[in-house]
Amino acid sequence: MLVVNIEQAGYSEGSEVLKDIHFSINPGELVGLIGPNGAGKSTTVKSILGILTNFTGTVDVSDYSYVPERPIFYDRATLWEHIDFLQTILEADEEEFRERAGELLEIFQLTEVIHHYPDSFSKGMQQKVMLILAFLRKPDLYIIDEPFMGLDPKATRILLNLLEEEKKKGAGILMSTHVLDTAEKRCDRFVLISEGRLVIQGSLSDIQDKAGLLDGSLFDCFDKLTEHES
Ligand SMILES: Nc1ncnc2c1ncn2[C@@H]1O[C@H](COP(=O)(O)OP(=O)(O)OP(=O)(O)O)[C@@H](O)[C@H]1O
Repeated sequence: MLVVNIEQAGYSEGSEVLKDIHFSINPGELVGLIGPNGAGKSTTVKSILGILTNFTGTVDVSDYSYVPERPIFYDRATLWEHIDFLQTILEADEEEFRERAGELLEIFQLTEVIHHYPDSFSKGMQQKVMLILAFLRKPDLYIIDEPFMGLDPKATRILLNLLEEEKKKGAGILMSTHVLDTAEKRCDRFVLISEGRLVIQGSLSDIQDKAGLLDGSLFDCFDKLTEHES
């Protein structure tokens, strides 16, 4: 589903932001990409998306939907036009696609604004639109950058439930986040990055073992494993 082998990556010739980052995601797995500010999470995601010019390594990736932290829309298209356009480019069955779109709009409470421009929406509403468009693609893999920042508690719960459904259908999910208590409850595995290096990857119990904190929270383990840096 996703096999990442980054030997080194950066933003310009000679600048090395990441070194030796290797991990993979299997079908049905939700993997949390975690690390402090500036650790290299977004740079890892950009490496996977293939948009870095200075990159050495390999990335094998299935068909994916990417949900960026900062939403991007066509400025002269309404919410419904975005959905319609996606259906056209995917050549998806119109009736099935519209039905699923209707359900997602309903659960994210955006039905009343389908003829409005997403550029005029609040941050959380914009994020919901990006998520709806990602779910409508039905990809094998979701790459989601910091999904919880703009979402209210109800929308967060809806998102987590939808991700759970996608996992059951066999999708893989890579989610970068700072919200460690939610990540701890929901992710199957974690990839912990610090200063552009892979500190550890594995399940919560693997990480607790490595940190020497058998009942430690993800936050405490994270703190312990990166403490020499602060
Ligand atoms: N466009 C860019 N050009 C040059 N350097 C960059 C660029 N974007 C990020 N960096 C550098 O790469 C390093 C890793 O940044 P990155 O954005 O990957 O961190 P992050 O883990 O996503 O952080 P945060 O949690 O704050 O979003 C930082 O030192 C940052 O200054």
